[in-house]
Amino acid sequence: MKPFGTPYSDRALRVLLLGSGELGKEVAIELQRFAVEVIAVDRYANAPAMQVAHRSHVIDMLDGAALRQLIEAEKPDLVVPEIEAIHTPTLLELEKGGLRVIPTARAAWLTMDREGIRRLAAEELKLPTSPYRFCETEAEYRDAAAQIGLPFVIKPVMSSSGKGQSVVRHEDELQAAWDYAQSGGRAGKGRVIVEGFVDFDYEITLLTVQHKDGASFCAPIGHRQEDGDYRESWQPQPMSDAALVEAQRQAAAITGALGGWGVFGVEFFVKGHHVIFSEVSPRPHDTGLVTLISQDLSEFALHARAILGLPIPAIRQLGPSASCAVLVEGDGDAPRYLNVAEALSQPDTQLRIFGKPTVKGRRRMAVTLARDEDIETAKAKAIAAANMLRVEL
Ligand SMILES: Nc1ncnc2c1ncn2[C@@H]1O[C@H](COP(=O)(O)OP(=O)(O)OP(=O)(O)O)[C@@H](O)[C@H]1O
Ligand SMILES: NCC(=O)N[C@@H]1O[C@H](COP(=O)([O-])[O-])[C@@H](O)[C@H]1O
Ligand SMILES: [Mg+2]
Repeated sequence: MKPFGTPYSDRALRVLLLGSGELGKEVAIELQRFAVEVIAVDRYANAPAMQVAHRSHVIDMLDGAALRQLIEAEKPDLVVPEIEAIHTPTLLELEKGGLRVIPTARAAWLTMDREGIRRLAAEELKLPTSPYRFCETEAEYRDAAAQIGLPFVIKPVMSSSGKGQSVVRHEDELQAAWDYAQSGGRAGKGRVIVEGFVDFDYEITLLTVQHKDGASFCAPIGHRQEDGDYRESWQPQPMSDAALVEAQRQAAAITGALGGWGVFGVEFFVKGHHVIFSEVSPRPHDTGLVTLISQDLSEFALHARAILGLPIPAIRQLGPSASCAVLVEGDGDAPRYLNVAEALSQPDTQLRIFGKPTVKGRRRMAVTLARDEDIETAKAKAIAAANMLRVEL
């Protein structure tokens, strides 16, 4: 890789971020610390990472021609996908011509669509997963529902943060779940996955860093999800040695198969000692926001180090920690944040306000972070801080 350089010059080391949300904002900050020139891209103006980048562009990242034109104009040294909704076939083509995509264009392409990653994990690598079927039409869906049986989970193949996702527990919920999956996906109507409902004791994200010297694991992160979106996460999640070793084995297998360097968020369901693979993000994970307070190097700092080819000799976990998502509901622009001082009145408590310009429906706008002597206390503190915050639309 080119040496580190100076932004705004011919010698800049240049990173193009595809997606500029809260996760990208923290990655951009970490890259800025190495004087990397950061170019932030998203579908809307003034996205969080754009606010801390050297410059930004607003394009439809699902438009292959627009994406190619931008990459050819900016000539970045690295392209760093931050969301799934990108025209990944264009990244595959550009990578053949020498472009470096993090972790690899194939990883971005496979994880853009639930089908790609599920087939790789379950059918090629033989990792244990929930039973699943992919369907295109309502008739296929009804057939899959009968095969898999109740309860099951339906998700658009292209969606994240639980959009378009439902748990179907009764026959009379079948239709509404199909309709929601057809309207809630990222790329409109189309294919869905029907997954058997996994009755788990707890679920984790195992942040796995692939870097120049091999793979490193963060302590497991536990989380609670509602409507397919994360509400609280904590680290470390207590688990048996056997389950942790098995999760690490599966995480090494899937991230190794995807290839390249960077942080991966590998999601598992755990029941007793059984570890069931759920999905993987080839980038920092929302539940990993907790590492902003729980580790010396957050998942964002680790991503920056790994993609820049820097060493990661150790990752220090700093003690029981938690994060709580601040979701705002309503319709409005330029929100104001009140009671920030009150939210931060407890020791070892932090807040990140993302600066998203609008809310329409429900949107994650901030996160609270807390550390304490045990997980329950840390979680309670993070939740209390989030509840203290008032967001005025
Ligand atoms: N088969 C399943 N059985 C039980 N619970 C499930 C299943 N699939 C998903 N869930 C629940 O829904 C949550 C979100 O699912 P999943 O991670 O697949 O969605 P997502 O939209 O990709 O979310 P994100 O992009 O935030 O990771 C899971 O963390 C879990 O709590
Ligand atoms: N689960 C994936 C996830 O958390 N992604 C994060 O949310 C942003 C989109 O937020 P928005 O929908 O509010 O624009 C993404 O850009 C990323 O930072
Ligand atoms: Mg997930």
